[in-house]
Amino acid sequence: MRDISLRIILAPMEGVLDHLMRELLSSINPYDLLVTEFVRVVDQLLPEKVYYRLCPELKNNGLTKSGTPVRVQILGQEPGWMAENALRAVTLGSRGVDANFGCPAKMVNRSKGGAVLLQYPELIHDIVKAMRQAVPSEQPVTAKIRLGYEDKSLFMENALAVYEAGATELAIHARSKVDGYKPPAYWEYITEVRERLPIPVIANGEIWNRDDALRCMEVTGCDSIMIGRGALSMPNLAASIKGDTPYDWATTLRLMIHYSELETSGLKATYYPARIKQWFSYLSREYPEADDLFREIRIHKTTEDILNGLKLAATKLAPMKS
Ligand SMILES: Cc1cc2nc3c(=O)[nH]c(=O)nc-3n(C[C@H](O)[C@H](O)[C@H](O)COP(=O)(O)O)c2cc1C
Repeated sequence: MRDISLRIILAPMEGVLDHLMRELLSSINPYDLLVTEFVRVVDQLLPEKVYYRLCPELKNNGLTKSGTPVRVQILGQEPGWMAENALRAVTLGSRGVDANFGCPAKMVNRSKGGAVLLQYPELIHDIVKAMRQAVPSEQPVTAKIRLGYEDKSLFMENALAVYEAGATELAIHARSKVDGYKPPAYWEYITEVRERLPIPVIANGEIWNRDDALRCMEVTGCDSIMIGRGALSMPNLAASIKGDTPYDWATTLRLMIHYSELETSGLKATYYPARIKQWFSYLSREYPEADDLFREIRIHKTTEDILNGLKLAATKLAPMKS
């Protein structure tokens, strides 16, 4: 069934792909690597508890329960502090460490972190170099960039800056900061970088199904891809890229119920209503039924009411299956 050989990496998504979602998605997909939401580094070595909170998998040797490696992502602008925090992440068990040079958030950009750094390739170079020098050589130091800040004119300079600083690999979200998340993704820029850089380049942006993945690989020549929103809108996207049948709505609904049970028994239970509604918004891209069910349950505010709504919908579906 799994008929193509490629690496599939789950993208970092702040406020969305937390450890429970990583646990769930890695239990049903053959991910090669998961990247965490970013840790914001400003002017200190962050306490260990910050890393454990964001990435509880560190306590399991940097692996999810199903054994998929997890890499901590850090975001900052000061090479020295980025280096110290990179070392802390890997010392605690992160499988390598990733630097974020793509975050478009105003707050982060105003304090000179994330995508705003794409205007300063030398600073990107200095940050990655400092991280590389601090982290033991057997541990990957990687970076994730967009194609630029206001335009794409510096895309190659930034890619070269990451490579020349000694990074192990580079993920490229094929849009500028100004492009936001609007289609299309400009994969052809990734092709140019992949042809120029001797390190692996990971293609990212607008991969929603197997056909998109195959087209992206064909256009870019990359054998590593990263998927973000698509991984939520079709929960077994990575498996389906490798040949499995995409989940139907009934299977997805059962998975949501399972997720709800995980989420409501964990420390973040109070966030559950917001989290599940957020997931509905991604699912409705793939499943019209998600939209219909969301209309019914969005008025519910308590976990219990939402969960009952999901279970009722699942029992209504069950007889149709038999
Ligand atoms: C809600 C949200 C949060 C994100 N958080 C991060 C983040 O913490 N770090 C990062 O490098 N990229 C982040 N991204 C960007 C994604 O990793 C990815 O590059 C982008 O969504 C494009 O890939 P996709 O088309 O597969 O979603 C985020 C994107 C979204 C939509």
